[in-house]
Amino acid sequence: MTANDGTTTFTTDLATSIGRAAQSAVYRAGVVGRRPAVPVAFPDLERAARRRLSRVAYAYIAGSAGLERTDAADTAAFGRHRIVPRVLRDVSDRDLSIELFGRTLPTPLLLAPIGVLELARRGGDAAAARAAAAHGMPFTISTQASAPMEDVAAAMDATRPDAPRWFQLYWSSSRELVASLVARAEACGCEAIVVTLDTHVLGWRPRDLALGYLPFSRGLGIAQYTSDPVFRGLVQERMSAAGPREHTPVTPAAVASFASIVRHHPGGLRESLRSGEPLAAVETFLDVFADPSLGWDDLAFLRERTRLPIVLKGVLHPDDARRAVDAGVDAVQVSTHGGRQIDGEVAALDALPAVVAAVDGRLPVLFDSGVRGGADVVIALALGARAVAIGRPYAYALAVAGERGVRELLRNVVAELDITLGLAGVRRAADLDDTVLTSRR
Ligand SMILES: Cc1cc2nc3c(=O)[nH]c(=O)nc-3n(C[C@H](O)[C@H](O)[C@H](O)COP(=O)(O)O)c2cc1C
Repeated sequence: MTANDGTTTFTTDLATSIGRAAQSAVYRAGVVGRRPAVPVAFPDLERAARRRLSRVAYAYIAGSAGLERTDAADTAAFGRHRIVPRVLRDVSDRDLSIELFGRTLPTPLLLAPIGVLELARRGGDAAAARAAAAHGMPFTISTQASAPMEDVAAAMDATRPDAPRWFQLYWSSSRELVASLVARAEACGCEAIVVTLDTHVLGWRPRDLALGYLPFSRGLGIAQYTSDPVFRGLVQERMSAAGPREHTPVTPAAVASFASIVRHHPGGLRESLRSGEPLAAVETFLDVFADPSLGWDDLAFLRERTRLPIVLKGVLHPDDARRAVDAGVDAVQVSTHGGRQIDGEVAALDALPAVVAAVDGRLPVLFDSGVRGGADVVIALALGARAVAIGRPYAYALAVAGERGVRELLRNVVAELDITLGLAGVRRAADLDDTVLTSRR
């Protein structure tokens, strides 16, 4: 299938030839002088995005915790596994599809939840979601998205009615809010709830700290909250209980922040200014964002409220993976959150084999952190991941070329995956195992 702008997208039946189709589309366009919309190699993509992004936006997206050793380790870990190809194995008819939660997906790729995508581009959530939908890849809507989940879901439906979407949950300190977000996710067609466990407090992120910049405190990335009836009730309660406001110095930066908060708040400008609600919403969000007291027993609360598959994101220890099986969840996602939470953490890929061994086939293991191209996907699948989530690369593609950029980026990852799989002598992505790798510590 060729989209209006010439980007090849695909469905299950066409996935077999995506690698060659993508190559010929690019080379054919090159003959008449057209270059790809987004740089193909990740370092070039990151550089191009940096040129497009504001200083604070680039810091927020590219930044990680501390000295950023985990981020570096996440990507370096792939270099310790090498593919050893097999020859003469008839790989003409390739199959990239996988089974997950009772659905056949055309490829083993997911889009990781990324908050505040408006930093990459205005309307970024819907644009990235539409790109995922065009490829039939599950898009994970973040709790910190810049648009209400219903709007993102509608954008996907307009692209492809049954486009798979998941909802990522930050477990708020308000149980009622958790229940409300999950009910809304079900109502707008989400097919899984991804509970992120590694972020009950934000990691120590020097790039953002140096700029004194947290998007949420400027009213960005809190649209799931301000569109939620339970959250709005909490804001009203806060406003009626409020004593005299703390004095904030009136500096140009304070005025700009206030304007940003008001602009991002739903409803009319005049009413927002009169009510003082936008500021109260930001303060309420900062209060209820997460619950550091959460324990294994709390998962029952979620299980009682949804029939959707529950994915625990941020599981790195094999004992936690075993607990997840006992807790009756449906998948774990091995992830360092892109190194944004703990500096000096184990690389996600290094943690993957032990988690896979611990669950011992009882749950699918999903993976993200450090995936930069199709060969990385092959390595993660070979180490036992059922599916692999793309993170920063799609945020950068969004910054460089919007929806088209994300569509092209995803196509490139799949094309490289398909070609690498074939050249390795493996016909089905689902058949990959560690016999295709030679690994060194
Ligand atoms: C800018 C940014 C925002 C993110 N926001 C969220 C989020 O809202 N929820 C979440 O579970 N993970 C979030 N993540 C983590 C991603 O889901 C994923 O784990 C990470 O991007 C993987 O690392 P990589 O992008 O370096 O491959 C975010 C990551 C980035 C870079």
